[in-house]
Amino acid sequence: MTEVALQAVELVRRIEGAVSHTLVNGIDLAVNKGEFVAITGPSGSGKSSLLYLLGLLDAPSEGEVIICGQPTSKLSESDRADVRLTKCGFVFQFHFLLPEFTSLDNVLLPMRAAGIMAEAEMRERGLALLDSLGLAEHANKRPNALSGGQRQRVAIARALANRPEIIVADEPTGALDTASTEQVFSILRNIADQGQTVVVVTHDPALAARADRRIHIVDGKIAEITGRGGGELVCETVS
Ligand SMILES: Nc1ncnc2c1ncn2[C@@H]1O[C@H](COP(=O)(O)OP(=O)(O)OP(=O)(O)O)[C@@H](O)[C@H]1O
Repeated sequence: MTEVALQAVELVRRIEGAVSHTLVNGIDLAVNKGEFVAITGPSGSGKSSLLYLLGLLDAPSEGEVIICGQPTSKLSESDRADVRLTKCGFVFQFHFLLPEFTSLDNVLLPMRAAGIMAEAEMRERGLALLDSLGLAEHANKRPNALSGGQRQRVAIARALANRPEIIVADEPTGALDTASTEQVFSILRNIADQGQTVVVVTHDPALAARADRRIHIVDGKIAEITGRGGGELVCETVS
């Protein structure tokens, strides 16, 4: 049976000010466990704003984000932070690794913050993650000794550290060369194929093409959904 990992219900994000601005304007979306979804759309259409709501990095003005069956809109800030830490992993366009930390120590950060595993277990997991991403020999290097693609792979290892249900990535290949872009595509695809849920904002049609579904956003609303459902190519235009 299909299991929903992430759900948005009538999601709205408004910025109030002298002129109020609606960044996300009534989005309903359900993402299945193990699904790879790409969010596409023109610049300024609200893709990142939507992604931040889905990853609990921002709170909606209206509506609900449900993560693994748990509604989050009424959680306290500290409970939201706990859900974010344990259920969501983040990859951004720029890696945001701590420059004074080695690759391994960067990967250990979310595990240390969650405080669930013993030190030896965390180190073993951190090294295994780095190894799985082809970075075994770079575990003790700092970010400035790594290439852009290697840094982004460390950032992906960090995102996977707490075995999150959902990986949220905002333009993860936006700052990478072609070869590193291809590696990151394959890694994200594999993550979804192994059962974690991946939601990626991208301008890159080649990355979007690897996704199971593409959600096209215009003016903060879903304009079109394309992808494969039950083996059939489906295309739904939303008015
Ligand atoms: N905190 C904020 N206050 C005011 N306006 C904002 C804020 N955050 C985003 N915006 C504006 O809301 C709109 C949507 O931004 P968002 O970053 O979500 O778009 P995007 O589709 O991800 O764009 P891009 O592809 O260029 O990254 C943009 O016009 C942006 O300038």
